[in-house]
Amino acid sequence: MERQIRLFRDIQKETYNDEGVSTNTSSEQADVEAVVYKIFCSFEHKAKIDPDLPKLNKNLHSKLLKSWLLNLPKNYSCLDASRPWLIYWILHSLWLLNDIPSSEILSSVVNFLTKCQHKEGGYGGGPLQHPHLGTTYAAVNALSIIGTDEAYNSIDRSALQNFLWTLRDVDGSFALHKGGEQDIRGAYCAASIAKMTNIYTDALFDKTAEWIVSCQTYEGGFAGCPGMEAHGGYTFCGIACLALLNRTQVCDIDALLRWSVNRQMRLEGGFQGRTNKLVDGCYSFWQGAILPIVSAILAQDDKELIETVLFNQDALQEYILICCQSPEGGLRDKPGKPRDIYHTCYTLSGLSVAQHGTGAGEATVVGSPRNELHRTHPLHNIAPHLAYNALHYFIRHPPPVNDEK
Ligand SMILES: CC(C)=CCC/C(C)=C/CC/C(C)=C/COP(=O)(O)OP(=O)(O)O
Ligand SMILES: [Zn+2]
Repeated sequence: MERQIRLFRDIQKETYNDEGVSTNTSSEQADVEAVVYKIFCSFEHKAKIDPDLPKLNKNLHSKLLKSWLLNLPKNYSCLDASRPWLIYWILHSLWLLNDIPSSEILSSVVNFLTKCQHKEGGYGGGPLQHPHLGTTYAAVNALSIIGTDEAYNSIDRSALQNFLWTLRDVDGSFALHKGGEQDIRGAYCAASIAKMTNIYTDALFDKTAEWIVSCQTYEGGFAGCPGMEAHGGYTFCGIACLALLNRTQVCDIDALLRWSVNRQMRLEGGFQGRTNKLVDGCYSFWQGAILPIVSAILAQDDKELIETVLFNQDALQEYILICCQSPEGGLRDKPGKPRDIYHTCYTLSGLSVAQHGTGAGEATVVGSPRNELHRTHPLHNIAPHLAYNALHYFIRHPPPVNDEK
């Protein structure tokens, strides 16, 4: 806790702008620091009594996630167009916690996702909804986590490939749905889906890497589309998509590294999404996963870097374990915010990245050794072997040839 206490003092002086005037941004930052600092101090006392702390409340989180899979609280009705996302977030979180539901439940999930599949390819947010790249990415990831023949065979890959073609523009960008917005999430979701289901072709992603690099901003991160602000969510999509396309050399990797390492907060230990914004547990994955990808890219020139973790793994784990766990189960953005399924998934995914680093060395687990989570693939965000199993199944079972493309 030395680190936080020392840095808190430095940061207090910096909550004013260049003229020494407090701004909304600086005072919101100071408020979060004060809350986090207080939590860290009271934690320090508890940790003196119980050396097993900080503890990841695995059983509590698992129990809640399994209940969410069967019955969602009423306030989730606004996510009726995101049901494959909810399924993916729950199944991936459970996998990280080593607590996969029974095969009967998983089979009924496959059944439900099949109802969300559109006859023209891709998955909607629920039965009879229009297909969307986000929900299609979530459905493909969920089915790959389930990993049974039934799950793999439920995907109509010829129609899926047609669906991706309908969303592609001549400049290599992808719209998220027919007539919808074109942004970097579209390119990432399309590449992740196409690679995992083995429907990738060079023609489908012609110019996509060039379009993505046009989203890299003067700060070094990537924006949702050209000319906009760099953000962790979009930066993950940008660099993960370039890595999936094997085209990382087109971007400025040093600028990306500088931008992303500077998004880890000095007092809180978690990541912010963009410059001058607040820490949020979900960026533990969106920002945290960028750094092992960057290590792997840099290791192409310098092999030793494959084991080099480019962020403070302990500080991120402390933020997640001490500040993001809701006492009733589930995880959250920051203290004072309610838990939710999205933040449960991405804080746990970030915790896994922080524990396993580049995946090449030993795990570094803060607190009890029982806090260790399963590994996640930094490009697809499902377990590495589940991504591998899906891809190899689809290599062994190619879709019927699509003569039109
Ligand atoms: C694969 C896929 C679909 C990825 C999604 C990536 C992702 C999380 C994008 C974030 C988009 C965004 C601009 C959030 C800003 O929210 P805000 O202004 O509320 O938050 P902030 O203050 O932390 O920036
Ligand atoms: Zn968040």
